[in-house]
Amino acid sequence: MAASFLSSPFSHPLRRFTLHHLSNKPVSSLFLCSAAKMNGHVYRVPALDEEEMASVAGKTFERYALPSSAKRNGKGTAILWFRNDLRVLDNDALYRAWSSSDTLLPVYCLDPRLFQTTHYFAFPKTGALRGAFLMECLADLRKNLMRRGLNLLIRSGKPEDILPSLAKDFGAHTVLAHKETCSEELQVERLVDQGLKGVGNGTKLEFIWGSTMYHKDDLPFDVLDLPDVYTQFRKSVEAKCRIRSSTRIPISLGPTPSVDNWGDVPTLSQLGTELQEVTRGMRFVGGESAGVGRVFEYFWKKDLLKVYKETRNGMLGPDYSTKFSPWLAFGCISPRFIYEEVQRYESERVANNSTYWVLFELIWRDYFRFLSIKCGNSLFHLGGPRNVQGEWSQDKKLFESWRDGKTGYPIIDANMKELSTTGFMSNRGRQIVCSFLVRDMGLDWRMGAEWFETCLLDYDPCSNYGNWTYGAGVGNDPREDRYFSIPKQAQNYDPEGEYVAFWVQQLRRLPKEKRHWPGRLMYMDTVVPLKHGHGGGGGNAQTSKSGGFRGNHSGRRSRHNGP
Ligand SMILES: Cc1cc2nc3c(=O)[nH]c(=O)nc-3n(C[C@H](O)[C@H](O)[C@H](O)COP(=O)(O)OP(=O)(O)OC[C@H]3O[C@@H](n4cnc5c(N)ncnc54)[C@H](O)[C@@H]3O)c2cc1C
Repeated sequence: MAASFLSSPFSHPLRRFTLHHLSNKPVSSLFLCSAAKMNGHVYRVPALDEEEMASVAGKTFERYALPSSAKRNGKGTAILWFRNDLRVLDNDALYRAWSSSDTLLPVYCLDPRLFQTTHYFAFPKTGALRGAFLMECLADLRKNLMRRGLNLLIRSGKPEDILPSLAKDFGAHTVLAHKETCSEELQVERLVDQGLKGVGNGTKLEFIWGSTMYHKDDLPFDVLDLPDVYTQFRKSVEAKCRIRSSTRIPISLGPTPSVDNWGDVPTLSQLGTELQEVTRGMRFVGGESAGVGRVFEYFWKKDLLKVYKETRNGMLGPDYSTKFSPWLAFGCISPRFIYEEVQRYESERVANNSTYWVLFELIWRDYFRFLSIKCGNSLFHLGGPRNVQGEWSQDKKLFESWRDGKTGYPIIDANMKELSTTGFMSNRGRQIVCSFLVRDMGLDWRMGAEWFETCLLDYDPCSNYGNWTYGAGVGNDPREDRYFSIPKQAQNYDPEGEYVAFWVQQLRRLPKEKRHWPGRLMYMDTVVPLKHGHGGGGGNAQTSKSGGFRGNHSGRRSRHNGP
């Protein structure tokens, strides 16, 4: 669909920031430690070199391997269709494909639709950084499969064209894949099914559930009756469900059929996207080996799991939170693997609130995944799951100031620059920029959600649109309607202005106390005219005596124990 930018007046004027809302909550000194390490450079995540990463991955594969005596009873050829499950460890579809065949063909289809545009606003569907991350995931997956006697067939094209033709050529009895839940992915599943039926050689299509920590079949209610309140969901699964053990994978998975050309991992230019180097901030390394490496680094090497709950609201540096999300989104690591590593850490080192809190967050991830089944396409609609009616602007200039980090509000601009430079933004940052776009700028929340879809390395439709609907106040739970006061967030989470100065160069020469309030035109070429003529620039906020900033949102529940 073509971009449509309407220029209607704002229904939610940008509100004036006042110091009135600041509080003096101290941040953990740990944020500052990891901030200091960034030092203005590119920080590789994980920071392990290739040799250490390979050694960690090798040891982890051994720990989670099935004994070599494991039996394989199947016959014939099975095709394993890799989707967002680019891993060997704890891969149920891989295990099932191996055990139900005597020859296994792993396939990845580079679907051109991934490189088209987003639904409403025609942004690139996959930004260059996520494209590059995906290519690294494929190269690593191929390497790890080859170690086990397989390979990865990489084909460019639509799965519904490629898989039926391969099924025919190789006489496969089954195509196995992990199940997805959102409409675009479900449509591909339907087309593949039709394609296989069209070939007429009886190839079955089998889907396996494998993206969540709690298995869908173990939920204590039908997924369509999922509670609308996260806490109810969490308490119910914690009380009534068990997390299944991760699936052990044999050390040897061969043989694989002979194939003339396995296909190269394409370059970005072959996909019509230009390479983008990370010039500042975190540079995430794609693939299962790097994902397993990051778990090792965060839990075992740096021993950070025990302080996660104190540091998780940070914004600067690699170590305030786990940074597992890009690997989780591509399925390079599974949440059950993380769960087992948390358990191991709890028995070998310490069990405390922090070790539990990583699981608490992973339950949010599960929740949004299950919610996508319950809510269907309403997750992507303006009114969201509750069909909330409202007036929203699609003002292009205003949106671009947000997207390009040129609003004049340092904490917004720094976060948006981090996103476009690295493909990552902290959870704290995401909540702040989301609230700003929706409530201060009054823009259609889908513009923000689609821009996140373009940029995020960890983009996942369920978590992205689930969180955006909550942030916009149109989510399934009306109580999850929160307003984030920009001055208060700045004071609480970046009191020294280190984060904003890291991303907005012009702020570095300012004294710390001025970094969030630099004054108009301090670092921007232009100032977007806003409805009440605030003209951007936190400088106005310093002098404002108007305490009405929170406007009609003042009675909202503040974020406590939220995602
Ligand atoms: C507007 C908005 C959009 C978001 N879009 C995405 C997205 O597309 N993909 C995505 O994975 N996360 C998304 N999140 C959730 C969250 O911000 C990221 O998962 C988190 O910042 C990733 O960093 P981390 O791995 O260090 O998280 P940690 O704090 O270390 O948490 C551990 C894991 O828990 C899960 N998790 C934590 N918070 C959430 C949450 N609120 N919702 C769902 N899962 C969570 C993630 O898998 C994360 O890797 C979004 C949040 C907001 C507010």
